[in-house]
Amino acid sequence: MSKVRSALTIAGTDPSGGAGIQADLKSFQEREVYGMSVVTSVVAQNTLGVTDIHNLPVSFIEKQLQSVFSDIEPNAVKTGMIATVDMMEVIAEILKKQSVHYVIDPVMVAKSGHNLMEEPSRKTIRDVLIPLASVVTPNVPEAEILVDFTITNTEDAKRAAKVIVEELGAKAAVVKGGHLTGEAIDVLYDKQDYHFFKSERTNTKHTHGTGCTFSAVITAELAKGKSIVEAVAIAKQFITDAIHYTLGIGKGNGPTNHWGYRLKSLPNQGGE
Ligand SMILES: Nc1ncnc2c1ncn2[C@@H]1O[C@H](COP(=O)(O)OP(=O)(O)OP(=O)(O)O)[C@@H](O)[C@H]1O
Ligand SMILES: Cc1ncc(CO)c(N)n1
Repeated sequence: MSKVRSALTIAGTDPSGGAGIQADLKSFQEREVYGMSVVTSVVAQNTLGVTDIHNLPVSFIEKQLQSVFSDIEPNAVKTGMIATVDMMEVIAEILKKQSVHYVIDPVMVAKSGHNLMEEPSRKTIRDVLIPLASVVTPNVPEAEILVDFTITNTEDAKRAAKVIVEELGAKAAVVKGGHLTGEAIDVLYDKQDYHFFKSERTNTKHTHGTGCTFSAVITAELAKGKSIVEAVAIAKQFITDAIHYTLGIGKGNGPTNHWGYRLKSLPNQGGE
């Protein structure tokens, strides 16, 4: 048996490389996990925004999933953009039969404001997918939709993480603080305790795909056998460095630097 650890992402694409499947595979590679991907939607987007979305037929998503699971069983799976209820139901049926870690990044709206999840899917992700999850990683607007109250500070984020675990049925939830002000504080609740992951907030517009990268690193670390708390701590350090060592590319909200953590001892590589 091979000792190689593998992770699968089930998500939409970003041809400009900063978010979605592309960001996930880069993150898996940096964390030395063999990366695999099932495409749900092909998205025409870049650092300026989304221009169009092409949803793949559900039967074709199912075929891709069968291709992976019948050959290389991943050690951990993450889902990102899943646009429709039908897609979610097919993915849930397949993941129910697996006993691997499952990380949900409940992608709803891109940073540019474009809807990546159809409205009725919000109920399905809550009722059908979240109960299967090891970790759910909503940003503040996504957590607000999942728990149905407003989040303006870390106390609210704590309450939301607890609801996602105790009422919606995930094993753990991290509510990310990217959309709040002050230090960037992410709150993890894992049924037993709260854990807080803090970093300075970098003053930058280049945060395209931060959520995808963060959840992909959690998935990679779970695939390697790390605990949820350890995996989130590594992901927080990884994304902090990826934001700090900005690449400064793209005409809009640029991507993060997936090899930023390797540059820790070097000066900022960034553009503007
Ligand atoms: N300006 C910043 N400085 C430092 N850390 C940040 C900053 N913005 C976001 N983060 C961190 O990045 C991670 C992702 O959080 P964020 O809330 O931005 O995700 P997101 O909105 O889902 O991202 P996206 O939709 O672009 O994929 C979290 O760990 C958060 O604390
Ligand atoms: C495909 C995809 N997934 C997630 C996001 C959120 O960053 C995005 N912009 N595109």
